[in-house]
Amino acid sequence: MKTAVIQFPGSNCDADALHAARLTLDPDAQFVWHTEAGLPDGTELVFVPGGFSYGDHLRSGAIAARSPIMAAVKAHAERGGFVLGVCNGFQVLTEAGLLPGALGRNRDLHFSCQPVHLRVNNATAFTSAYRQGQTIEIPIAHGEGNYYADAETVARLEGEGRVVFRYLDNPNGSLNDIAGIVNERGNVLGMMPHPERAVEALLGGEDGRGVFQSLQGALVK
Ligand SMILES: NC(=O)CC[C@H](N)C(=O)O
Repeated sequence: MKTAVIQFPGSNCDADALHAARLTLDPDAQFVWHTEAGLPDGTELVFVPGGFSYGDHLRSGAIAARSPIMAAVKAHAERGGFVLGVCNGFQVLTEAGLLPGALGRNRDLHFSCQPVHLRVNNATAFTSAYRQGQTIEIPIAHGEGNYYADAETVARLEGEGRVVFRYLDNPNGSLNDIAGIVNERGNVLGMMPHPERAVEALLGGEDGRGVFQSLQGALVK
């Protein structure tokens, strides 16, 4: 699956994202700098990685969401192309309006860097390689992972089965223990935990690999 990893000033999980993509999905995965107007021809997956784009100035993800490349990412999503936003990437996708809700400061106002346990909803293109209800362990590293949306939006996400990952041990105060969601069409996933940091035993675990394995067989709708 041809993959583009977007880089903003302050991205710091971009190398991890590229490594995971090359290992699991596309040996030729490449970086795309945020000032580019377009994605490489034939891009199937856009990976928006974690970090502190623009130093989290204003709100995390707020400035990156207005980068030139994001118009191309939106057009890609509108065509049914896959978009995966991890951590700051999730924050960028909410700020860009590609996913509903917002990520606020963690409940205890501390940056959390630790493994967490997640329950997987496998009914999406990003999670079909997992068993329904499977518990996985992957790391988080964020200060602003506290998912919030109005009651109507949360009810919709729940009713439409769009909560993809849920914390078993909620580390940040997220509503309904939400760790990751998809858009209505199911081709855009945002999640706070880092699957790209758990794709091989050397990294301490392989539970994140299922996200990439699921995409291997996924077709653009
Ligand atoms: N690792 C990350 O992507 C960090 C995300 C974000 N800047 C935060 O601390 O919430």
